[in-house]
Amino acid sequence: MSWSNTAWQAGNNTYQQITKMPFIQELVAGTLPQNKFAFYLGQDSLYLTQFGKALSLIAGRSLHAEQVLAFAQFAEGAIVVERALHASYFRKYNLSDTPAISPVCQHYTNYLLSQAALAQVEVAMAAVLPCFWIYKAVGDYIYQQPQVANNPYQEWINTYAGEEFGAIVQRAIMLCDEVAATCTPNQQQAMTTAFVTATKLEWMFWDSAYRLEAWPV
Ligand SMILES: Cc1ncc(CO)c(N)n1
Repeated sequence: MSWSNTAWQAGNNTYQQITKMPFIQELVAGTLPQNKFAFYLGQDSLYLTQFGKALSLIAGRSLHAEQVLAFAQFAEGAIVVERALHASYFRKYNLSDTPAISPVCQHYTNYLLSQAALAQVEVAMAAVLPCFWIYKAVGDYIYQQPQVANNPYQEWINTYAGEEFGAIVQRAIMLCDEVAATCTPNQQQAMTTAFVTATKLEWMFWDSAYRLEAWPV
């Protein structure tokens, strides 16, 4: 079995829980309160900048030209393409660009950055993979549900369920499988642990938006 199959199975329970979250269910139904979506977008904008930096670090630490190119392109995609989507929503909801970072957003981005900087590079690649794969899976899940007319969140849904994002995700999975094949069983296990950890942090990110998470002090 490929590493990616093993990793997905290890994170599958968390993924199943993600699809049942009120944030996702209300997004599908178009009933998610606008302030929760706006909170999510503000944090996601902060997240994407740090995600782009983590991907750039991995590009710089990669061993082969093909991997350097791929992660540099992922970094560009994170910054350019997704911020364009945000810009249109930021205008629509009249949001400011710089909310204070929430505890979960800070925790998640610091986890990705520390893995990208300090973990074995193959483990760092596994740590960023859920950011691609979970969003693609959630986008596909949403497309399988009955679509409501005039869903205010349709543009967001289309981004992650679309074929363009799908091709990027396939490439990220394939690269992880290629590097996993060069790793020892212990190293592969560390990759799986990083994948599962980031999958849980994806759950926490949506949960924190739904709760409009604030600092306790
Ligand atoms: C938190 C989070 N994870 C993944 C993605 C998709 O790259 C995103 N936009 N935000």
